Amino acid sequence: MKIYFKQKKALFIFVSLLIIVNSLFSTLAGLASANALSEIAKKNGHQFFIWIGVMAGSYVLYAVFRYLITIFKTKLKQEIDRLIRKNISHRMEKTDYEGFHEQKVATYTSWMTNDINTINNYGVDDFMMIIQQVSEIVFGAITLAYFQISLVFTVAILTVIMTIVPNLFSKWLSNRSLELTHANERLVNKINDILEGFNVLFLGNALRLITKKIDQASLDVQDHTVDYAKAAGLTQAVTNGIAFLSQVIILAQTGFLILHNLTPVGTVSGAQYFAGTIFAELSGISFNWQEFKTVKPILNKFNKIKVQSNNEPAKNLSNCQNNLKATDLSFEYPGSNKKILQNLNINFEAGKKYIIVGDSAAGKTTLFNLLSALLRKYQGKISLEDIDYKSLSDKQIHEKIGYVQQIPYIFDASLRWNLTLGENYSDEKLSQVIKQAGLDSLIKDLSNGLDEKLDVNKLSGGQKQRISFARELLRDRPIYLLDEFTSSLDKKSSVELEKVMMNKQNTTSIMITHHLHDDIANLADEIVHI
Ligand SMILES: Nc1ncnc2c1ncn2[C@@H]1O[C@H](COP(=O)(O)OP(=O)(O)OP(=O)(O)O)[C@@H](O)[C@H]1O
Repeated sequence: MKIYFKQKKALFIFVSLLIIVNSLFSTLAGLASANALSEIAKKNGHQFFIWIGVMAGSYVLYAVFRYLITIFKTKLKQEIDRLIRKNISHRMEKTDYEGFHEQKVATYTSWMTNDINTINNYGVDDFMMIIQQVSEIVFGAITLAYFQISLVFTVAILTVIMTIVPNLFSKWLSNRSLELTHANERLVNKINDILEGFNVLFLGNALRLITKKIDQASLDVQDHTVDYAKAAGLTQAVTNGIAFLSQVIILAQTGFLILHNLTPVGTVSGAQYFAGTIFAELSGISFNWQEFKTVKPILNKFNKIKVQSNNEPAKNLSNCQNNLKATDLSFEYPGSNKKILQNLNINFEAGKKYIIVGDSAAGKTTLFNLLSALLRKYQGKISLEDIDYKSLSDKQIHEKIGYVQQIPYIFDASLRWNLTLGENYSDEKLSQVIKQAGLDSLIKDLSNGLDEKLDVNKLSGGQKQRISFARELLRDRPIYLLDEFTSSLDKKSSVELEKVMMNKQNTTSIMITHHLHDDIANLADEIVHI
């Protein structure tokens, strides 16, 4: 948490100061109450009402500061939330395909929602509570010293006991908290998975599985929440028990001092109030500190996203001829010993057109994932004009290779954004690509044309494929990998789109298809069987 507090230093210090001043007012109110009692015992009405006035004033200011604390603490929490989400997103920006896919998307969602909530509660709220508790303890101890110095010694001894005991529960509490965050991840994953499959369940008359599966996952979270509550409850009970016993000890000591005329009667009220405050806050601190420590493993979890080093790529690609070559290429997925590709040698010459055919599950998409540098751990060599992929960055390769994937993804945004991804392209270029991808009729149906937000659920499979194709075409890459990119279109439309790529000048087109039409086969330089 330290780095986040540091990054929001000014706001953090401001909130801390508000809290400290606020504790000062609450201490002043307690002191005024004890003094008022002493004055009334002496039948000194004038002084009594002065202290009552001080007490009332302190409480009013206390209320005003509480209000300010609520506002600025919320602001601090939101700023820290943003920082944590930014930190996670930056790590995602710097990871690679395999690094990103080590976690499920729902896990990332859980990190950025559930876990941030936990960090808010245990990281920020608990820490601010600790500041309040420490200042109330310090002010309380000073006031006790003002009544009778010997009380402070007793408080000091009891404080040591109270700080040592709860540490015994620390590790247990941290583990329970981490397990709970994992259960939350599982819940989000399960909810996502089952709801994404709504159509399948609906058609299969199996909608009851929604309740069943979500309830099972809820039960998992419930069990872990109860486990956490057991650990937290025991920690709290032990610290509270010690705190109450300590108050009794202080009260007994005060009674002894009054009986021996070593302190005025008002000390009873003061000692009771401040001993109560000190030990309640001490037990609060011990518990909040244990909870605060549980945040570290949660924050560490986010470092699981592997960040790639920012090394400059070893080679420059600017004058490269764009011949794409795989030499002795073998690949198996991690954790599986089944070779998907074995000693594959293939050469895609710049500007030529290739069709790739092969049985289902033969490894065609896997080959494309290797050629597009999504998968980086393989045996053999992939090269662009003899420059090994290993000396090229992902970015360099993606500038050369456009990849229209088998399953198109459409963002919940306008058609323009879905095509440009926020980059600048001329209207002329956009119109050209829209025409080539056959998107004109879709645009006619959109009242705001290109800038209308798309309703992704209402797009047909073919429309999605056209958008995904246009997005890549816009980027004008010298090499295109096209993975069954027209599979949802009718024959006439498929041939039209495929012809765009087969006739594209100065472009290498490599197309996987299960439905090879004669018109297209005739335009290909080579048909490759995988
Ligand atoms: N992420 C993965 N982890 C493990 N195995 C995978 C993964 N992706 C694919 N496979 C396996 O690799 C093999 C080849 O899959 P791939 O998608 O490359 O085949 P394909 O030729 O493109 O098939 P299709 O024509 O049906 O699309 C399959 O047996 C598949 O189960």
